[in-house]
Amino acid sequence: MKLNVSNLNKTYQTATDDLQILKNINFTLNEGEWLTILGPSGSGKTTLLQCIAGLLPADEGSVIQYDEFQISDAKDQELQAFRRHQLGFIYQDYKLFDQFHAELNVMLPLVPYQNQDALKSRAQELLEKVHLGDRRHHYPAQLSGGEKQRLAIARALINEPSLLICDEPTGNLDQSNRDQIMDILKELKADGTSVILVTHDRDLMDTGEHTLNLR
Ligand SMILES: Nc1ncnc2c1ncn2[C@@H]1O[C@H](COP(=O)(O)OP(=O)(O)OP(=O)(O)O)[C@@H](O)[C@H]1O
Repeated sequence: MKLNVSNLNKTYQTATDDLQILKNINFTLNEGEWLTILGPSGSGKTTLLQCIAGLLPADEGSVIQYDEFQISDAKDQELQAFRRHQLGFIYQDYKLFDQFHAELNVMLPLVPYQNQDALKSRAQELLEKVHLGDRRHHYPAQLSGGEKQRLAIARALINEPSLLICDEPTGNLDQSNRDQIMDILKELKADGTSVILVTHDRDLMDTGEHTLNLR
């Protein structure tokens, strides 16, 4: 799946004024490629990811297109189905469900849509992949920061996404956990998944084909 972003603008309307955060963003990401997005705090990195994922509407005239699918033309239901089939999203603060154990957290996005036994075995495979096979019945509160982030990655992979969107997945982690997460992401790319990674970390900026600097 190829992603084409052109003339992407995003303005927030606040009580006092209009705040233009993203101005004329353009890039293309071919299938299986990796884009690193850098920029200081407040430069609009999370806003950009949310627009790309269709979680936030971009300004009129912005083009965000996956192959033939233009997300600004899509109805809510089409967009939800598209996200469910094609996208994985990893949040900086994990967004795990504290009341469910690891395996169920991974299964949850597809629980209403797929056979439970098949989902459960896929969740187990994914937990093995992120080295949490022995933690599948642990609750988020019983996991370390690095383990929670790996769990969030496993959950984002339950639908075998074509594109994995990662919002500072290593931001809160030490070097060894950071390396572990990066290894998992690189392995996914090697298997053909496209990756968009937001990071503050300049050490990570050489990973992948493309870099976008927000100012
Ligand atoms: N809903 C909103 N309404 C108004 N302004 C907003 C809204 N959401 C974000 N902003 C502003 O938009 C700017 C960009 O925010 P964003 O979260 O995209 O930045 P970021 O680069 O991801 O920052 P960080 O690295 O700190 O996470 C900030 O100045 C923020 O205050």
